[in-house]
Amino acid sequence: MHKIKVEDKEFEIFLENDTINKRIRLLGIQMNVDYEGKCPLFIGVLNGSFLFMADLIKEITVPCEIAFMRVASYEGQSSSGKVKELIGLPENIEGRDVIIVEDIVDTGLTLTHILKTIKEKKPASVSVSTLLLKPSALKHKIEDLEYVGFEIPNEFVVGYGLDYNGLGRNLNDIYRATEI
Ligand SMILES: O=P(O)(O)OC[C@H]1O[C@H](OP(=O)(O)OP(=O)(O)O)[C@H](O)[C@@H]1O
Ligand SMILES: Nc1nc2[nH]cnc2c(=O)[nH]1
Repeated sequence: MHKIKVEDKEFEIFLENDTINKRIRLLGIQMNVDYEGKCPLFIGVLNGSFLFMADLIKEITVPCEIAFMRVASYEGQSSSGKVKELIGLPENIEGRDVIIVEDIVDTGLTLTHILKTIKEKKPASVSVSTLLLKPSALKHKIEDLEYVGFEIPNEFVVGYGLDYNGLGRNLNDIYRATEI
């Protein structure tokens, strides 16, 4: 088993880059069908979504726009339970077809907050694309999760944009912690 260390913690390979990219290609095809004749606005949630957004957007063939915003709720490995203010959310989303792009939905707290704020700005539609979803960790019901890359167990993962204490975002593959 391919193992690596990020800071003090050991991780093992979980999803290889090739597997990730194949899944993203399928998500892109699905979106191109769903948004035919429209011009969706993809809003990436920084920092974690930057690689997913880059690879996903290359699969999109309908006209589209891209923006990024930021909200931080995690320190180390556990949720603080608090979501900070949204920073950089585009102002002019009224009437737009918005697709929120996340790297991971864990408890769902971050996304619940983002969806509430975005819907107040009266977009024509909102959907969510997340590369990873931990169904057993969800504490908040989310109805707009249209495009899920992989459903994964409730384990801490790192790589392909996801960090452990700021490190590991540059890893091509996704790894899971070997112990809690
Ligand atoms: O569903 P939740 O339990 O709210 O967790 C999901 C959030 O946690 C991660 O962000 P993080 O706060 O780690 O910031 P980052 O993207 O900069 O790593 C991830 O990108 C989501 O936004
Ligand atoms: N890196 C990382 N960030 C997260 N944010 C919420 N869950 C996770 C996770 O499993 N890994």
